[in-house]
Amino acid sequence: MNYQALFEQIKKKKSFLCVGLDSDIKKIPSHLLDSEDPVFEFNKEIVDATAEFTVAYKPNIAFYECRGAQGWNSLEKTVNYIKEKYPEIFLIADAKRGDIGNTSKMYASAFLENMPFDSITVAPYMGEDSVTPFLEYKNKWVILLALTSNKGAFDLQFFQEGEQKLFEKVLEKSQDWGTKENMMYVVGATKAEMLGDIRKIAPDHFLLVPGVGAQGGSLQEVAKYGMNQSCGLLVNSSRGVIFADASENFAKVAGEKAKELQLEMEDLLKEKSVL
Ligand SMILES: O=C(O)c1cc(=O)[nH]c(=O)n1[C@@H]1O[C@H](COP(=O)(O)O)[C@@H](O)[C@H]1O
Repeated sequence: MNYQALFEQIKKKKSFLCVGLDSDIKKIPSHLLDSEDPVFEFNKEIVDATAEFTVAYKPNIAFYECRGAQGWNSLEKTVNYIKEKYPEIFLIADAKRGDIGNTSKMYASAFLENMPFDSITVAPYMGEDSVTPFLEYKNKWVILLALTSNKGAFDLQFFQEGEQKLFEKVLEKSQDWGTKENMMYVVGATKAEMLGDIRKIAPDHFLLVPGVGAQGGSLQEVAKYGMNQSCGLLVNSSRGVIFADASENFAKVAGEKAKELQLEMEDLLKEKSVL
């Protein structure tokens, strides 16, 4: 999917919501556990209930690979289902990969070729040759970790040399490797006040912003500091949507949560004159 198609979808759905499919088998409603593939059944119902309000889905690969071959099977079925039924929706493999070039090439093939993901999250610290193999696929994206939402972000990402912090260096240097058409950055919603500075370095790039909902980040603050004229944001919520209810009504409640976020996003898009 290209930049323009993503922006068109945002305008059409009046939403920049990404629903995180962090489908922990220990948390899914018990009535699904008797089915052949409980995680796939759970995801299917969540997707059908939320697709109308959502422009992206982000399965976090950890929740699948921890279950071995069965988990990979649930993941493949889930992404194939989404691509077939909702081809306009942007698919993010939250895998946080990155290795020597030879190995990154294999990771890229796994997610961008053998599975129909549009994008993959990548860690930047092994540098250019660890990232560029993911950029070799037309209309596919790297989503590079810049400033993460967790407490540990302060351990390394704020390391400063001269005027520049390490995450700022990541934002600047990586613009030699990819463009706003094939690279996004992860910026945690818990650090929304930093988005103004980030926009000075990367004014036009899309940002994937996790941390709204369970981690307490504010959607209003994210939009205030981070939204640009093409919206430029994909805001993720995982647990806050998919595990909002543990009963047989789980999908309906997830749909209601997604709609609440979409309505808030619609107001913010209007306020910023994007719509
Ligand atoms: O790359 C990510 O998506 C990510 C980066 C980051 O800085 N913080 C962060 O929470 N995430 C992911 O975003 C999701 C957040 O989930 P919730 O806190 O349940 O909404 C998880 O899949 C995290 O792994």
